[in-house]
Formats: sequence, C-alpha cells, structure tokens
Amino acid sequence: MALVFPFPTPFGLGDMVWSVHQALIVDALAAVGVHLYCRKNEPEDYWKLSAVLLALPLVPASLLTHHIPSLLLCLFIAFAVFFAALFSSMMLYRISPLHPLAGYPGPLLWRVTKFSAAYYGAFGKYHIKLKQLHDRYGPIVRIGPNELSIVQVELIPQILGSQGMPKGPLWEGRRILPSKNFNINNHLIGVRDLQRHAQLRKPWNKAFGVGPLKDYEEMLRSRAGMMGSRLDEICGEGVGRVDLTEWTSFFAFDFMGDIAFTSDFSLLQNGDVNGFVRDMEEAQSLPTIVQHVPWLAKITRVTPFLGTKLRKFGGFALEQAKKRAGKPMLKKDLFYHLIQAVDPEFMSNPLPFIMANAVLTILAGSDTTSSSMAMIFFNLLREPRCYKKLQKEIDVSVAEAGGSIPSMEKLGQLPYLNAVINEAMRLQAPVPTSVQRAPKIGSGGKMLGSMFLPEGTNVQVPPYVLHRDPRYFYPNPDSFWPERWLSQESWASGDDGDASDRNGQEGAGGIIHERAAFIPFSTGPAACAGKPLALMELRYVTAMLLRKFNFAFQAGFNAEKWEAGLADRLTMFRGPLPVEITRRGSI
Ligand code: HEM
Repeated sequence: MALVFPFPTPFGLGDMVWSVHQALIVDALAAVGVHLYCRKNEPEDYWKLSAVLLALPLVPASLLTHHIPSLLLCLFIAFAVFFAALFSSMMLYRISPLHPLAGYPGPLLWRVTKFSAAYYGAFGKYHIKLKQLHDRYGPIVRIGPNELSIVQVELIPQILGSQGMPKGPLWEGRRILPSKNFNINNHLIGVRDLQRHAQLRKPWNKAFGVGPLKDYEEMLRSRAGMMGSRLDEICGEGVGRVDLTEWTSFFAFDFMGDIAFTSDFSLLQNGDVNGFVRDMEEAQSLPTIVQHVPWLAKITRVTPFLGTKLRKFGGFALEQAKKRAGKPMLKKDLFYHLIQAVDPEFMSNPLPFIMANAVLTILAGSDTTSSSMAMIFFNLLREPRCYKKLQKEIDVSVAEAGGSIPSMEKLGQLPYLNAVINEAMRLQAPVPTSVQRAPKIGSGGKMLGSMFLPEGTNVQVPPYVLHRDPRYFYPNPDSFWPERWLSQESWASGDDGDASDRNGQEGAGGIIHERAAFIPFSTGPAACAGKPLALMELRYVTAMLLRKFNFAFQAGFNAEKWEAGLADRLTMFRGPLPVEITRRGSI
C-alpha cells in the first residue's frame, strides 16, 4: 500500500510510483549535485545550506513511501543514502586527480578532511605534526582538502609580502563570539579584504610610529620597574621561588592594559585574583580546534555555553575600553593614538573600531610577549654559557649608562641580547602556526612562482617549521645557539669568546643563516603591528631582570618535559616555569 507523503513534493513526484532503486538513485544524484554546486560556489550562508541539506532528502523519502510503510524508515533510508552519497562524492573528489591540489603530497586523511588538523589542534601539537609532515613530504604539503603548508623562502613575498594575498578564513574560524561587539570588519587581524585591511592598518602604523613609541617607553619603564620591585619583595634577603611563566604573563597583561587604555589590571600587585589570565588562556582551546573548520565556529558562536571564558574576557576588556572612552586623556595610550590617527573621511564613528582594536591589543600583545619572555629565560637557564655571556654584556652596558638600564636605542644595538631574543623566538616561535593567506575572493586564483593557487585554496606558512628548517638555519637548527645571529666576520675571527661558542664549527663556512626565513612576527603588510613595541618590551625586561637578579631552575625541574609540554594554541603555551631568584645588583 502506498502512503501519501505529508509534505508537498515538486512536480508531483511523490504521487508517481518510483521503484526503490529509482528513488535511491534520485537521492544520491541530488547529493552529488549539491556537492558539485558547492564546489563551484563556496556557500557563505551555512544556515541556508543546512536548510537545503535537510530539505532535499525529503523528496526521495516521499518516493519511498510507495514501497515502505513506515514513514520513519523512509526518512532514515533517504537521509542515510543522501549523506553517504554526499560524503563519498566529497571524499572521492578530494583524492581524485581532478582536484586542483591533487599534485601536492600529503597524508590521505589530511587530504580528505580538516578534522585531522583539528585533532592535532585539540592537543596543542599542530606545530609538531606540521614539522613531521614537512620532514616527510618536503617543502609543500597538502594539509587539508583545500589547504597547503608552504615552507619555501622564495615564495614568502608572494604569499605574505606586498605582492601577496589577503588573510585566509582562519580568523573567521577563530572568532567564536557573536559579532555584535567584535565585528570582523573592524578587527584588523581578521579582515580579509585587502583594501579594508590597508585602511584599518593606517591608524595602527601611526600608533606604533617613533613618537608614540616614546610615550609607551615611559609606561614600559614604570611597569617593568614594578615587576622588579615585586620580585625583589619576594626575594627578601634570601632566595625567592616564583613561577616565571606566571610573572611574565602578569607583566605583559598589566602592560597591555597600560598601553591599550591606561587601565591598571593590577596583576603584578594582586595576582590573577579575577582569573583573567587563566580565562584567556583557557579560552584559546576552542578556537585552536575550530579555526581549522570555520563552519564549526559558526555553530560555536550560537551555542550559549561554548566560549563562556572568551565571552567573559571579551566583556571585561570591552568594559575597560568603554571606561577609557568616557575619561579625559590621562596618558598618550594606544586608544589616544588610534583616535588621533583615524581618518574622519574613512570612519565617521571610530569608536567601534577603537573598541574592537583595544581589545585586540590585549589578545594579540599579551600572551605573545609573555610567551617569548618565558622562552628567553628557559633557554638561557638551560645554556649557562649563554646566560653568563648575556649577563656580562648587560652589566657592561649598564655601567656605561651610569648604572641604569640603557636607552631603548642602546638596547636595540646590544648584539648578544638581540641574538638571544631572536634565537629564542626562532626555536619556539611565539605564534608557531596560524599564519594563513588565501587568494583574493573573486580573483579566480593566484600564481605562486610556477604554481597556480585556485580561489578557495588556503596557504599556511608555519613559522615553527620554517625556523627549524636546516636549509635555512644550519648547523643544529633544533638547538639554542645565539651566536648564529652574530656577524659572521666576528664569529669566524673568534672575537665572540671561547671555542664552545662555535657550536662545533671550525670556520664560518658551512653556516647557513637565512634571515628571510625568520618570521616570528610574520612579514608584509599584515605582519604584526606591535612588533616595535614587543621588541622594546623583550629587550628591556630581559636586561632589567638579568641585571637585578640571578636565576636558576628550581630543584627537580625537568627541562625536556617542560619543552615537550609546549602547546600551540595560537601562541606557544607553556606550563609553570619554577625558578629561584636571588638579588644581585640594584638599578
Ligand atoms: C613577541 C611578541 C609578538 C609576536 C611574536 C607577534 C606575532 C604576530 C603574528 C605572527 C601576527 C600575525 C600576522 C599574520 O597573520 O601575518 C601578529 C599580528 C598582529 N599583532 Fe602581534 N605579535 C607580538 C606582539 C604584539 C603586540 C605587543 C601587539 C600590540 C600591542 C601586537 C599586535 C598585533 C596586531 C594588531 C596584529 C594584526 C596585524 C594585521 O593583521 O595587520 N602584537 N602578531
């Protein structure tokens, strides 16, 4: 007996008697049709797409009701066949020679789904996995159905440089909060339109120009001074025991509060009593997974209990920005400079832009810097030879500066200090992966050297992998060896100290040092806007701490275990770094 399907069906198909085979073929063909259509026209509106995917199998289900009495069973069969056909079509296409990325090597699972990347993202090991993939497959690896990872220095200008491409969809995937206060078009870091990005970037470039940096310098000295005094109190007359990961985070957050909107987060003073640092760190876990699958982020955005931590932190930062907007100018902070720099013709109401970007400052500027500081000290403590050498350089420069930490210009010229900072950022890149670009929407694609990258394809340039590539940094790309950053003439002539400085090399020959492959801040028009400030912080705080204290790992600390526990969660996350500190000199 044929049942009448309760939904109207197109062309009266439901009233015709189709065989089960015919109905299932229609079902499967509809699924393949959806796949072919979406392949050509990447769907922007996932809600509409979901509605279509749920509606289409209803038609074959209605055809089946002529043969199968249970409506539920008809629906089950129709949906199962539809989705099985849809996924098979997608998978077969992704591994077929017809796919535009078919010629690039990569593991099968990664070629068919981005969930492979999300899996490693979930454990914070995406950077390690990418390195393994490049070691196995070479400089260009297919790491997703439509994504390549490229570790080839000659291609960097065409990917990230001024002739390069706009951001990829990764930042859309990292945005797990609804857009009301975090409009992606106001958020410099996530904007995918090159023109819009260039407009938004102008105020940032001005806000980090020479003049504003002078204003931030005063805030830096005062905040770093506070860090020194607090650690001094902990030392007392004996040995202080602290977690350096925690203290560098306190410093970096407090300083970003100063910089962004003259707001005192008081972490150095009171610790993380409100859980802001913890919340922000924990909040990164979800975006680290869903950044690989941007449509998942759309679901997380409308799921109330997901992203609570980030919501709480975002709410707090926004509150600070609003408070700042209501205050007269206290200090020339970033808020002040951004307002000054906004072109009134471009933005009649700059406040949403300023708010979004003040919040971005906290997110982009705090954990990156504190991660770098922790890596600098971790590596120095593991390599006492480098520690002593740097301490000596700083002592001499402090003496030359009349007993105080030298000027920012002078710190920028200290060879070993800068070599140590670079080497720490080379080995444990503070942003290990997540530098992604994609051909401009509507452009059809982009030539990269002799390769054609079709629109809809994304490219990543993972700093962690690039920095450890022996084609660019040799010898011992996986070891901490600051001397590789010193001028090769001075190194070869032995001016830099004892023979162990040479890392087993007898002459400058055989050393490879490709600076263009060093991109901890990325490069090109969308490179880190805060780089000059970040370097100022790293130089000043490292010099101040090494001058004021002696550091040593606490007993029982396992450096290998700590390093193995590092996790890629946009920034390089690290566990507690327990150190002992004793006073050495006053400044
Ligand atoms: C050691 C510290 C830092 C590192 C390693 C770092 C690294 C990066 C990287 C890799 C990017 C992504 C660029 C891309 O996709 O190509 C970025 C973007 C950005 N960073 Fe930083 N950053 C640091 C500190 C800071 C600070 C202190 C600030 C602000 C005060 C800041 C503000 C930004 C902004 C606004 C962007 C977006 C730039 C754009 O899209 O045009 N960063 N940073």
